[in-house]
Amino acid sequence: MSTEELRREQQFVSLVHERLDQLRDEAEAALNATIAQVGTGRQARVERDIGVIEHSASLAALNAADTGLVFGRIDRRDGVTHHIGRTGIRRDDAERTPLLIDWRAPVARPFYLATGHEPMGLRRRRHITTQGRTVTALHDEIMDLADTTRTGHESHDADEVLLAALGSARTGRMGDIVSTIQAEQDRIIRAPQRGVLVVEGGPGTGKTAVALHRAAYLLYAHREQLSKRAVLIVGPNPAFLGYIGEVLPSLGETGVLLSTVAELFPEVHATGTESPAAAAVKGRADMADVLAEAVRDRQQVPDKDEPLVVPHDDGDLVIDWGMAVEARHKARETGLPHNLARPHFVFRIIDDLTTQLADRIGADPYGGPNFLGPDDIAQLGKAVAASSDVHAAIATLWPPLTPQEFLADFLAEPVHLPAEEAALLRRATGPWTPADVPLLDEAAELLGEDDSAALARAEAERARQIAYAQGVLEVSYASRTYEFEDKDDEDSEVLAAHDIIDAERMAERQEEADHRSAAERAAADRTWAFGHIIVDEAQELSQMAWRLLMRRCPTRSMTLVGDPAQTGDAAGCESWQEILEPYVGDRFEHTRLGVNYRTPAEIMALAAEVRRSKDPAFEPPRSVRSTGVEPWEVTVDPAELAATVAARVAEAPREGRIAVIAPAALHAAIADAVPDVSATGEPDLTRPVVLLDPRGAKGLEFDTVIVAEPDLIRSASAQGVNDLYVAYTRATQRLGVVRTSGPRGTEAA
Ligand SMILES: Nc1ncnc2c1ncn2[C@@H]1O[C@H](COP(=O)(O)OP(=O)(O)OP(=O)(O)O)[C@@H](O)[C@H]1O
Repeated sequence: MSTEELRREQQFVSLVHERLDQLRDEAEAALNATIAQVGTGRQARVERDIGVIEHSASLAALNAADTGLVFGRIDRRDGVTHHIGRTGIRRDDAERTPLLIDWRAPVARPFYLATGHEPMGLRRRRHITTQGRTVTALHDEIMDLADTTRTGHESHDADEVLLAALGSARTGRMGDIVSTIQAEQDRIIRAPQRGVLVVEGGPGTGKTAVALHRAAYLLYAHREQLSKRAVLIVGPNPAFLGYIGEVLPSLGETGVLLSTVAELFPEVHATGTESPAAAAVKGRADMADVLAEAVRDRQQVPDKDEPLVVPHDDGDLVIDWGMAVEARHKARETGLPHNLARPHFVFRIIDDLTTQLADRIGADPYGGPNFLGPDDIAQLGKAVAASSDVHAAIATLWPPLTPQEFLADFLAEPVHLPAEEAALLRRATGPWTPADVPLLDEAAELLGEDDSAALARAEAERARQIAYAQGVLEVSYASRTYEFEDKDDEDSEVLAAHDIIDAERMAERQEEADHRSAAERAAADRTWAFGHIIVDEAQELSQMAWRLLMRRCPTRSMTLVGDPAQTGDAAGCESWQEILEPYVGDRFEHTRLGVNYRTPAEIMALAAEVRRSKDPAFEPPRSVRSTGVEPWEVTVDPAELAATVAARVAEAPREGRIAVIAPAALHAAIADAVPDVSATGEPDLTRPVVLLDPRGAKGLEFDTVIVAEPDLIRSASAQGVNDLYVAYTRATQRLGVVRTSGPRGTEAA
């Protein structure tokens, strides 16, 4: 191996790190200087806040780039050489010459796409492996067969670097793949931003990795637009979001909100659970019509023969059927949601009641015109409008409703559903469930928010702040520096708060203390429109969940990744066409990933058999590696199940992570037998051994996986085969199966 070549590369890597350190120092200094700025005008403050956000983001990006900063080099036929890294770095010269090319820049593309057949102008491609700031290995690929120069670092196996990455022990947190993105993945990562892109692929084909790198790429290529609107990444459960959560920060990206659908209704925590059958009913698209009908039910009229009588100082008022029907018709005619149409109903009824009152009070007993003039009638109207009895009566007909109130009422007595489905949903109390969240969102749309009360509250709060600020100013004025008193201090040059800022301005200043990023603001706003939405495990989402997500992305700039063969949720969709048709017709791109980077061929063969029991023609993705280690399987007495699992866990190699995947009903027994494993709460994936049920294992991976009672998993639900397929395909190295029935196990681990 040529040490000279290594030495030269080391020199370069050290140079880039020095420059990174310098840029970091500069960014830190700029940040501190911006924080210290004491401008007074509104403009100055806004500029300062923007400056702080920008400098903090660039500092975070520079800090994140430190590990594995330089990982590639391309030598072009025209003699130009580029180093590729996690971020772009320029020299400190007048031209600011590029020193390191960001992996997302167009210039870097041949590093990922060039092949011997299609060299894209390259002579050589080099992978640079580093540990900290030290170069430990170089792998060169010759792209131009006519080139006879040799460095001594030529790879015998073109996939050596990839295979090394795939074979490494797992940490419980997903890592980025910037240095080894494969050509089929690169094409998806850099696909145009517009429209809906569907990425389908079997287990381990890198769908999640690609989705996250696509987010980083889009933020790089469309920073201006996306940093304002933020990118939303939707995952199946919080443990999964924790698992992938460090990939984007490691790429220096912060403008992203990671969330499950269940977390997308601000201030609602969906901690409840329910049967898959109930969740499936709640997820069906026709729930939108059911809820719409239920909202119309809340717009009542009195019975024809039983008008509403409202006591009033000037005599009882009567809201009869005809009056209410007419008012309801007018209010509905506006096409507005329930709460926004409500004032139309209210005004109409108040008008009618005023007329009723005026007709009665001002009636000429001899049949002449009404005695009352317009002013008198206006007075009567005011009194009617101010009557709490009138409002209470109107509220029984057309109540103002919050989504929470409405849905709680609906679930207490589900209407417009067949009896057996209503029985599944009926629930008097209890916390919200994840399947309730899309229903709350639907309800919020149907109800609308009459924000006049909220605006009034905001105005009152502002008045309170102004009064408070005025108080502060008065104190500041009262405590003028008395040493100047004898010098007629009204003209003194000492400035105090009251001289430079009035109370209203001071109140504004408090409001502006909102330094939240776009992602944070998006999280708190149900009506936020994201710049791009990425959905992982997209096959799991119900049709109602899709309605929620589509509302969050009016531009339909979306990337959906998933695998219908892994669908576990009874409400999940099995066809992309079915999911997307209502929103974009057939105008979406559909691409596939066909190589499994996670699961070795030996394990994949067993997993494929599971799927074939449902679909004999099933073809799994091709595994990129085989390890020579066959999966093992043992059959034991039910009484020995937990102890056997514990023994197999104890025997498994300690490097990396181990998962026991078992039906939830067995968790308590297994947790008792396996040391350091918890059966309750959110699983901590960074622990050496984790206990999960198949759904909880979705999207995750472990060096060793032990599946307990596969037959129970398979028979647990209509999606049981898919769940077992998911469980088997979580392993990166070793798979073991412990069962209490079925084929007698043969091999020990
Ligand atoms: N180009 C690559 N270089 C290195 N590692 C890769 C590459 N592509 C994928 N991987 C690794 O393969 C594993 C599987 O990737 P990922 O989790 O993205 O697959 P997936 O398609 O989402 O799987 P599943 O559908 O089973 O959840 C991860 O460890 C990922 O880092």
